[in-house]
Amino acid sequence: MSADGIVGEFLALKSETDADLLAMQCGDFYEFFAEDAEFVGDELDLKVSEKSSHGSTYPMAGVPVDDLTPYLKALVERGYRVAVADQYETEDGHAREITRVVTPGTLLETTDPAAQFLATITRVDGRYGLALADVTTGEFLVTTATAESDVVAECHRFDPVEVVPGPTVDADLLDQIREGTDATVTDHDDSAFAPGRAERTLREQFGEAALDSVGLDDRAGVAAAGALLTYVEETGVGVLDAMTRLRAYDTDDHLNLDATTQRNLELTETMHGGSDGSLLGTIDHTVTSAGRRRLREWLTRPSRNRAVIDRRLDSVAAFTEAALARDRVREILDDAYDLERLAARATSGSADASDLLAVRETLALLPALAEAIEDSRLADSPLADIVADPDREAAASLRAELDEALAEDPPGTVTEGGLIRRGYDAELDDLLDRYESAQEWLDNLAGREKERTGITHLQVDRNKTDGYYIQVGKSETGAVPDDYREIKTLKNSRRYTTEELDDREREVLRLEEARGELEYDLFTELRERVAAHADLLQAVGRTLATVDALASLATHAASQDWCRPAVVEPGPLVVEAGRHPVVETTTDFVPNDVDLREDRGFLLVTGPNMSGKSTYMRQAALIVLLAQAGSFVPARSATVGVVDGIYTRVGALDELAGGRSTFMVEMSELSNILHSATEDSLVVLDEVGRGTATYDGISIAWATTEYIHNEIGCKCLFATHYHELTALADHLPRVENVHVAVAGDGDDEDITFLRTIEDGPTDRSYGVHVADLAGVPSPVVDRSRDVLDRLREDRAIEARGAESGGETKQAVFDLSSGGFREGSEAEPTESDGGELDPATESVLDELEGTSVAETSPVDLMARVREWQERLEEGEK
Ligand SMILES: Nc1ncnc2c1ncn2[C@@H]1O[C@H](COP(=O)(O)OP(=O)(O)OP(=O)(O)O)[C@@H](O)[C@H]1O
Repeated sequence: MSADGIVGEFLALKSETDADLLAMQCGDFYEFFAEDAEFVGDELDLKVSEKSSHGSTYPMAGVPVDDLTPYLKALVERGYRVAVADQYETEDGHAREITRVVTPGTLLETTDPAAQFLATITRVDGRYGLALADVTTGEFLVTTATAESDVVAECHRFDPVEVVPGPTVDADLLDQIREGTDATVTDHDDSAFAPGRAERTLREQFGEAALDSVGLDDRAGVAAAGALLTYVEETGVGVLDAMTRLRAYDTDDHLNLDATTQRNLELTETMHGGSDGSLLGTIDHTVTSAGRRRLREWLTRPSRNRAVIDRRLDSVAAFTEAALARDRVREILDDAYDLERLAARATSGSADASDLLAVRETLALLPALAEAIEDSRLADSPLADIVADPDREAAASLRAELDEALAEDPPGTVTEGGLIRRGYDAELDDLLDRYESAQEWLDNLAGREKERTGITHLQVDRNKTDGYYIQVGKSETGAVPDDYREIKTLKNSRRYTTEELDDREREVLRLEEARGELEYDLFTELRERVAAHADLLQAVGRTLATVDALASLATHAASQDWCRPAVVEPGPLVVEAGRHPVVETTTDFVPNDVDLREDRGFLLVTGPNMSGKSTYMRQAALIVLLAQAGSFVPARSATVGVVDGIYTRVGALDELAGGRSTFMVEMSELSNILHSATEDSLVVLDEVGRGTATYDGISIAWATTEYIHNEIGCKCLFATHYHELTALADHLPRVENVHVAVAGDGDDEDITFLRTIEDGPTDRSYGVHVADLAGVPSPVVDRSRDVLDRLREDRAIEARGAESGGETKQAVFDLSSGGFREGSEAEPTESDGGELDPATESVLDELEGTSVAETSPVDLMARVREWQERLEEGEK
């Protein structure tokens, strides 16, 4: 079915774009037609009506022109790309064309203060190029990598809202990126990724010198960055001028944190979603949204560079020691607006007068901030350099210009005048003078006319239909002079005009129009001048954000009594009286030491359920992460050797995403860690192997320990319920046992969680005790104890450890005696009656695999009964 008329035009425009939806301006409305109308009707709860067009009817849904933004935002934030066709006047009527495509990565109107990254990825000569830009602030980064996993990790770290892949990027990589982000994937013109074209685009944007100085000789990086610029340009968002600098970075600059680890450590969100209770939510005391973005960036991308870390720590230290100056600084920053975002709005032409006022007010804070820092105890800290970074003179002169130009209380629209101060432009002043004298004449007209005519009920007013008029009460209309011409009769009065009044009215209207136009022009010029200073605004914005983030770190450190870590490279992790940064704020926390050094780099953490193993390990990881972010840490003292990555596998998270079983997820995360971790990493494993049958689980945990110890050689914390593993400490030189202490033996007495970490393995698991605590009926608990005792007979496991000579030594661990037998045959021991019969073995497997907490007492009893029967059968 072909459509003519307005719907035909809509469909024709729609076929020009690959956007998901089209909003087409029709006079005072933006309309969606046909399928798009039905779609937005459902998504946005818009009323869908019928539009007849050339004999057919079509669904239609519309929003008023001034209300488009929130609807666009809602659609784009749900991941759709929306083309906008604007209507413009032509000689013979009007025409429409698509002026921009709003996509998740180019949505300037976002109200979410978090960074909003658009990413392009490509592959050239076997290397990946990744470019990332936040159009709302003009931030633009580019990096290259050889390994696919690095690209995925970077994408997860920046969490882009939109990813534009080049033609050489395969679907598998995109699937991996999608798994850790909510990014919309957009196809774009392949030719934009061609290295030659991309290089030209980059040169045009940043100039020859800038390009050389970032050293982008890697064609993959050039291709990704150039394609990103082309894409931003083609969407028509108009922010290219806000992209004032290209920062090339190396993935090695930052600590590796995969998406799983970011989630496990609850850096910005808790496992249940929401930022309350996350690390960021807990330690954030920033007073500006740009400061919060900066803090978030530091926590999700901690540094690996000691100089960078020490510089931040020096600033935080200075702030903790100068509470008064810190308060003063935070008070000043409290009035700051988001300059980086304002710069992008100025560049795209969407900034209004209040935005420019916000620029002016924020620029005005810079001298006050500099003074608060330079005239206090902060003067000798790196803060003085940070505040000296932006060009203060340029900032002052831009501010002075805005001061001179902008009216104090400008209206919300930019077309009606009232934006510009007197004294800024002679022509405008002249217009205003004439306008005011005309206005004065009008203001005094009523008085003059009363005097001239003797009429008492006479007033001069103005409305839309009648323009200016003189209104006279009915009783006195007889007294109106001859030069009054009647224009309207009302119930109690009549309205008149005079020739002179008409002249004056025309003059006022002409002046008003001229003023609106002139002010709009002046305002646009001013906005363009502000846009031309985008790099200055960004520099000031960065300074304010950085100072805010540093002051926030100091505020938290001071209030929670955190200490400055000694950051060493490379080195041990030694923490005295450490705490978990989040848990300590809600609980009476028992501090613990962490000691991971050369000869004890691998700690096996045992202890009853609920005793605090996970908390202990996360606290160690978070202390390292905070230190490398440049923060003080929750401890009495801490020495933190810089690590290149933190990798975690935490058992508690039941993730059934993607239809994979919990165990499959667990194993693929383990696989990822074992592939990625290096000697300089920190690995945290919580109950690896738990998701499968006991023997499989022990075997995997055992082999993992050996591999990490012998092959990777990194720092590792491994919590396990498999007591069998604790014997490995005797055999693998760097493995040490620690346990969370409890009081009471758990068999007959109640146990008390002491929450302290002590050297050595725990002697039992207390799982049965927890079952007891959870209210499992006593016959089941008692019988479990009996069964557990019988479980102490078992097979042997062979331990492998690399001796210093490189020769592999083998030993055999005998679970029934709890010790090793040295030897090379690694035969299972025959002690205590030899191997278990299959019936016993299967009962044991099931018993270990039974979750007491998740099985009802009735089922538990039934299972125990069945096990007893099978054991009796087996004995026959
Ligand atoms: N040092 C501590 N001081 C005070 N409370 C703590 C401490 N460590 C942990 N806790 C609290 O103890 C509870 C259990 O901690 P956690 O989850 O770390 O135990 P777990 O040994 O890993 O348990 P499971 O083996 O069942 O997974 C948590 O509610 C935590 O807040």
